[in-house]
Amino acid sequence: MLTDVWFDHDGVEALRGISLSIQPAAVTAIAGPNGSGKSTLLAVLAGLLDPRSGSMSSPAQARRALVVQRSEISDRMLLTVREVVTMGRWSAAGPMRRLRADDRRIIDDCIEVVGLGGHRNRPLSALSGGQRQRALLAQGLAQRADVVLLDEPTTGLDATTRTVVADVLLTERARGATVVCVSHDDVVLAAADQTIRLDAGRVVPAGPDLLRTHQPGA
Ligand SMILES: Nc1ncnc2c1ncn2[C@@H]1O[C@H](COP(=O)(O)OP(=O)(O)OP(=O)(O)O)[C@@H](O)[C@H]1O
Repeated sequence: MLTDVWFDHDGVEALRGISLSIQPAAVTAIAGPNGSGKSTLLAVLAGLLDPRSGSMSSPAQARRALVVQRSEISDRMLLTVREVVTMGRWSAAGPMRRLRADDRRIIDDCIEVVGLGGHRNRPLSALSGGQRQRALLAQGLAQRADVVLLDEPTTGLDATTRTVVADVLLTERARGATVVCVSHDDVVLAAADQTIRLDAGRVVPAGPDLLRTHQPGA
């Protein structure tokens, strides 16, 4: 739940009095034009940015995973797909990063789910943009977080893979995760239980076609 949250990037106003509640164990899409504040809002929800004013409440122990856009990482990343996804298990593995059989199974499952089974030992630098995006998604999934935050995870993906990503969001919801996904993609928006639209740093009031309530078991 956010209440009257304001944020500026060195004086550039990005969020202007955002108040909203995120449905738990549901998929919430955040949509809106370029520059409307979507990525900034996601970073606030991830705890990476502190609002200038306003408040945010969430269960203190909630584990959050953020899946960033592939443009946020270097094109020359030499880590392999498996190494990148393994990083998603580090917090669960503890300070010595000692992976158990269960961790390794989760890592392999997540690589398969995003369709990168044949690329697990290749460096990200050798992958296409869409494949890199899927590796980042797998890293987020591997965290088995309570709250999964994704920034435009289907950008640059083909139609089939966009559907795979939408299905992954629903699988995360079925696991009980709260999913928040910035997206312009109709496939993601159709999968969402709730869509929050931003414009110029403000929430656009929802009309009846924008707010759908998830019926458990539906
Ligand atoms: N690091 C930054 N420094 C200065 N201004 C920034 C920075 N990041 C974002 N902004 C500004 O904050 C506002 C919101 O940006 P934000 O990236 O959150 O929008 P967005 O809706 O995610 O955009 P897009 O759809 O293009 O990704 C914009 O006016 C943008 O120019």
